[in-house]
Amino acid sequence: MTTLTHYLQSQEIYPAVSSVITTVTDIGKDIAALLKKGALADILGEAGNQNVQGEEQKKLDVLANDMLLDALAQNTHCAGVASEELDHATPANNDGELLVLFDPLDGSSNIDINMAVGTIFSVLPYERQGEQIEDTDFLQHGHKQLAAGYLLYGTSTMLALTIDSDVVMFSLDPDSGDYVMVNERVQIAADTSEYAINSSNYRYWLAPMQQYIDELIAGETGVRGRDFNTRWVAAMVGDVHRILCRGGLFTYPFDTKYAHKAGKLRLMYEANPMSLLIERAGGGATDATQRILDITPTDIHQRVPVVLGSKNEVEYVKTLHLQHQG
Ligand SMILES: O=P(O)(O)OC[C@H]1O[C@](O)(COP(=O)(O)O)[C@@H](O)[C@@H]1O
Ligand SMILES: [Mg+2]
Ligand SMILES: [Mg+2]
Repeated sequence: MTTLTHYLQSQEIYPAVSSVITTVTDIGKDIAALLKKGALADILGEAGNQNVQGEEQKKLDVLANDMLLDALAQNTHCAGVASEELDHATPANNDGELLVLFDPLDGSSNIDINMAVGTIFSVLPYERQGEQIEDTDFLQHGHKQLAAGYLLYGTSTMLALTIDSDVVMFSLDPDSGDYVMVNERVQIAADTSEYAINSSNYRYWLAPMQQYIDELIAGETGVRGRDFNTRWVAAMVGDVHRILCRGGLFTYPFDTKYAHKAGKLRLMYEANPMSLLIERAGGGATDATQRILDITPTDIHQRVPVVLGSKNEVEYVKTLHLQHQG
């Protein structure tokens, strides 16, 4: 049996990275415990305020954010944090050598209905050690991430993590309180017949995305010549977890529903960490024309279209978009 602690000790990794991962995953245990109590823990419903992106915050969005923030402020390796729920980057320890970015509670609309939610995190190097961080310090390419992962609070609590090359998966043992390794090398098959998209936005998508989904729905009667199946968890963590377990394609594509949004998901603390996990497991991750991990960020809260999962399917979506551009 390999626990997360054993795994982190056995890896030739920078001890600081191991330390911040331990802090985040320890808080994951506390969030999982709150979710287990559910309605009995006063964690459901609205917090009564909006985040910087104009979204209503749920009580648990705020709570999970504060728990992670407080814990990382105590970790001397953490120079600062950026979160979906914080307008700007927040300093932690001036001498820290790492930046931690997180979506404290992913899939907020699932909280009140007792469905799967998660926490997504990303670790970046900090180049100006000793000086106070600014938002711009976080604007690094996704391929610079030193580690990335998520916690899925589902029927059991699971952790997917990538530090150097492989993606590893752990399950939280409720008896011992340890994360126990359940998959030492997660791999995604290149082909799939399963896809995830919120189809209610169909009329707002670009023509190539409409064409792609039309082809999947036509199934064996259309150009794809076989049937496809839809799944939608409404929490990216849940959809990505399914893809790491059995392949598939997940997309939150570009849409014209809101003029100021390039897509719904956030580059720095949703798309980048998930793209690193997916690529390291042999899959692909694109904004429909370019690799997500190579996008130059301009804002810690910037949004990006996301297409990720089984490699051949992701490539096909990209080809349709590039053909359309001419
Ligand atoms: O409400 P929709 O359109 O189904 O969107 C669901 C998507 O929004 C998200 O919930 C956004 O994340 P947050 O809950 O952290 O804002 C994704 O996890 C999920 O894929
Ligand atoms: Mg999210
Ligand atoms: Mg969130």
